[in-house]
Amino acid sequence: MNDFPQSGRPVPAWFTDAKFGIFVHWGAYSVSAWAEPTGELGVVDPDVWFKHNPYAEWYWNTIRIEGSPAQEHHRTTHGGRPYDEFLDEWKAELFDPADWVELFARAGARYVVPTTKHHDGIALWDAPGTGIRNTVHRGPRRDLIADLAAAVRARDLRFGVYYSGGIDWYAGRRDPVLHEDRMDEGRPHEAAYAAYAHRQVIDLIDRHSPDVLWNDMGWPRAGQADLPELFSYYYATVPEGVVNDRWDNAHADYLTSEYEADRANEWGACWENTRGIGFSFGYNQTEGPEHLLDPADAVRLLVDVVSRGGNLLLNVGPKADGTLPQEQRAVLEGMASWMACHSEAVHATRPLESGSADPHDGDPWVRWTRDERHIYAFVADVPDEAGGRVALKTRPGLLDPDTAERLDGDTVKAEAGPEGIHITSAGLDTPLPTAIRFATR
Ligand SMILES: CC(=O)NC[C@H]1N[C@@H](C)[C@@H](O)[C@@H](O)[C@@H]1O
Repeated sequence: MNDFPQSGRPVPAWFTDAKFGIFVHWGAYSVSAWAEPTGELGVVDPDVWFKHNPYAEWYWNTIRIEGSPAQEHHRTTHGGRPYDEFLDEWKAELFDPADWVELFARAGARYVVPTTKHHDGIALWDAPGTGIRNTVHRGPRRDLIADLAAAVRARDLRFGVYYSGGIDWYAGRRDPVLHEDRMDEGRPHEAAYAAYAHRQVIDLIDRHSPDVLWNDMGWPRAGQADLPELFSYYYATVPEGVVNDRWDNAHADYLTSEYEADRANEWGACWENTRGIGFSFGYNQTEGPEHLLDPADAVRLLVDVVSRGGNLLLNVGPKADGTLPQEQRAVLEGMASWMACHSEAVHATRPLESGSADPHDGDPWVRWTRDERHIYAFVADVPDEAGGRVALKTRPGLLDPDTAERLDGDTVKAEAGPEGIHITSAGLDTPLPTAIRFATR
């Protein structure tokens, strides 16, 4: 159990043990499925970001920015027609939640968090106050959240909900967001919207008892005073539930970072980094292999985050028909084949005490995790000329070289060296990390 100054509430062990979750951004924006693959949040110049937004789920905002390439694309490809029409075009005819969840589980995910209502205000369930503007009455004509929740829980994974409380371009405010410094101008703060959003989150709690409440972009000012009661209701309904940190500092069980943004939140005993497999959360048809993580990148991201005490919430952006893009499936399949023999070095582990063993970037790449009985060294990119030999810098006596074992079953030789442990093993020159297990002394 871990305490955080923010909420002072112990974070349930299931969350800190889970290590890996799957985010699902799926909406009417999956029909347009278009954004410029500009780059990562936190890396792209903020002055460029909104006009050239790489987030395909921001399509309705980006097409309203004068002179944006997305606006030109919308004009030439969709005749400039109303965004709302994409809801009716969205059919989800091939949506097979059990297929998704089986892949997520094999990849090592322990929780799944779908968007229930993103910034466009379109609900993926029969949300109170939305009339027919939801996927039950239009487009898919299906309660996509209930169907996914059932599949997730049938596979014994935890189910969370993403809700865009801070931005709603339909029920809230229509003005396009032009710059992060003016984000608040695009956010609804009125009492009517606050009541609308509050009622919808309560409805999600009542229907699904979600294990994670993942709110985004803050909470309307007129509703801030009611949040303590909402959280009390949530925890009474879901005693092992966790609440993220995006409620305008009202409350947080854990902190989040996104791509390279808010990396200062990556501290303490549990936090969560989220990103897409490419530069977007919603499916973006313009992304090519050069924009996407490959399986080794995704595994290294997961291992690095876990080695520092975090969870990774990796996003998939399904197509409008309900299939997962093949290039995104391939990444999860690659993670699944790696996870088949590496799960024990990831799930339910904790970081090593600081100073006991050094992570290393470059050649070789080294990260560490531990559980009660073992310490795991992850090694990658061992230069060929080293002949598979690598020196692991550890506190003297930390590891027993005689207990070294590679989790993939290949042979490894280990001996005590002046700075810790020397290991010799073949096949460590790949970008995909290999874990070597040592018994703790
Ligand atoms: C740092 C931040 O507030 N990001 C908001 C961002 N969150 C992502 C998970 C996606 O839902 C984006 O579309 C959303 O704008």
